[in-house]
Amino acid sequence: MGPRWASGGKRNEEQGHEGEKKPKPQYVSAFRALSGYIREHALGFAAVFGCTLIAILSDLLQPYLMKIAIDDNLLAGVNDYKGLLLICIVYFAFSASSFFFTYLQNNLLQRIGQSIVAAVRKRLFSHILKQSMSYFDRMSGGSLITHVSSDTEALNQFFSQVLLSLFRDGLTLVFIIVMMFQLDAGLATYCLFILPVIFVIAVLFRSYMRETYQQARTRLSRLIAFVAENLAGMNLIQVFHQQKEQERQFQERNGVYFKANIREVRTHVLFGRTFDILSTLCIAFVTWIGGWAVLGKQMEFGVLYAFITYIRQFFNPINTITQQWNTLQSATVAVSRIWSVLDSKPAVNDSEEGMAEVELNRVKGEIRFDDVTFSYREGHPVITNLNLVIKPGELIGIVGATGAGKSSLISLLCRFYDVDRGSIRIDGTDIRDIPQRSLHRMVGLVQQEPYLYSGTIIENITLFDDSISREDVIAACRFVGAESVVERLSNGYDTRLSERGSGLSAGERQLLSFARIIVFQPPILILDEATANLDSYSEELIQRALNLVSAGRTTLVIAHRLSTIMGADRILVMDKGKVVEQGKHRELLARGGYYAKLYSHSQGGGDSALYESLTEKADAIN
Ligand SMILES: Nc1ncnc2c1ncn2[C@@H]1O[C@H](COP(=O)(O)OP(=O)(O)OP(=O)(O)O)[C@@H](O)[C@H]1O
Repeated sequence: MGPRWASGGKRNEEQGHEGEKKPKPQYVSAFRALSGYIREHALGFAAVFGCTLIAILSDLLQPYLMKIAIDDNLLAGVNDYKGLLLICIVYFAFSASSFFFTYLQNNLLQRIGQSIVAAVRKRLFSHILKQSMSYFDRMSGGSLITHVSSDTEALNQFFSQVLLSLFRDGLTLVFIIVMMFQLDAGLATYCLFILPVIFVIAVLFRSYMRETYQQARTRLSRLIAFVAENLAGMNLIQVFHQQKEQERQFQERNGVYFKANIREVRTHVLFGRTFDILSTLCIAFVTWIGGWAVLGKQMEFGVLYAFITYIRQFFNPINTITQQWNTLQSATVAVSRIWSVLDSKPAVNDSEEGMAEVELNRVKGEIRFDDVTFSYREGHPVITNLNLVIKPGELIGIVGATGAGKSSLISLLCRFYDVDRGSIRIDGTDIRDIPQRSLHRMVGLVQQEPYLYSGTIIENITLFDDSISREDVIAACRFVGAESVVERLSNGYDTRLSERGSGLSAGERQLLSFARIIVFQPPILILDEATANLDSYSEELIQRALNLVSAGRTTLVIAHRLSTIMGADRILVMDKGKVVEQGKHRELLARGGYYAKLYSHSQGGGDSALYESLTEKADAIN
């Protein structure tokens, strides 16, 4: 299991993405979190290490070879052509070896990095799928998308850039220093005096580079979040003609991101060039001191040549390692964000003891709410002391003003949330004692906005259950009257729906969901009726389908149009989380209470009930 992170949930999220309060990277925890994956690929990492070592040695021995060619051959006056040729061949062999092993090392490390990232991404996605609805209330979709996409990508950068740089550049630096001391310890000691200067410059730039980097990332997150928000609310933007305003706001964010990017690039360029100047200064210094030594015959020319080559190479690894600091930091923060998600436990769980799966055909469908109280936020109950018994096969209509608690009641029955107090029982068994898998087969849900995948009609109805045949799907569609909807599509049952079935009307999507119900045959059916204004033909189709689908099963319909449930066995009228009236349509009308008001309103008799309810709400808020 991953380490515990100081804080989880939305707060951590906001800090991470909005960036004003940056989360502190916790290097030890991050490395501990990754250590399991690193251990799994220990052999691969060992191979990468080996390749790196060979590549570095192949690189660094080249100047030394030149030194031998100059001092022992060219300037020694030995005219050893064969020896010179041999040196050139070995030089070429070193270059080829460096190329080959660098290529191998890069490929291996990328492969390991990508496979770790793929494993983390898979783990993250399946973990998110297991979370309860309360988790999604807390976490925004945008931040979860960031975790699965860019945070895992940052992890990849950690392996392919940071780790590689630490390996390669760290080792290169050590070897260069060794070679310099091997060539001339005195000159090497002089050169090392430059190290403190390099260190100070690196530290100064590091904090500046970190800041510019963070700013660019934050601005990008905001830009992405803005685009995501706009895409989600595109219909509103178009209806209210907000295009120009949104374009303006986008351009504003885009401009800010552009500037942040330019600042980041400028800092990098400045840092790189500062190192170039230092390198040139150092070379000039070595040429001066070494040149004197060569002129005074205290040093061979080949040694000076090799020394200058090493000095040139000396600055590259330091430059690269310093620049990797940001990547290391963002990868560490990304790891902590990923692990804080992985650490969260679903609020709704199957109980520990092995619960027996329920045989669907033995479920009668009696539902009892016993003294149920529930709140999304502590101290703000939205359902209070609710007692209710629904008989098997009963068709129940649930009505009430907006915010009365109708959907919450249904969410509790589906166990998207657990009750705070009391219990909900199906056929006498507390739903907390029914495995969630069984419960969700027992309770079929047709939502207000039925979810359709980007897949074929067949896949959308069978939900990828191979045991359901194509004939079953066709029969189900025919039964609920969805056949004509499918026939109108270009490829019939094999038509691929676009994202969320956006090419279909709300009524058509509901009809397809009814077909799903027929195919899966849940003993309990919940229908959250579409609020979108359906034309009278679609309304008739849905009504007919509902009558067919509800036959023989306990059915709860959240009705936004009272016409849908006028024929219900019982209508529950909800207000402020309580059932305030119940009975048949005629009985409730005769009572002249809240339902009668709602009905009168729905018949065009004024908005009084709704108005009163909203006014009370407004009073409460004020
Ligand atoms: N996920 C949530 N987190 C916090 N509060 C919520 C959440 N969902 C609903 N609420 C609140 O709970 C109360 C009941 O909401 P609910 O959705 O159950 O009402 P409803 O009767 O279904 O309304 P509508 O007809 O508008 O769908 C409302 O005050 C609502 O603001």
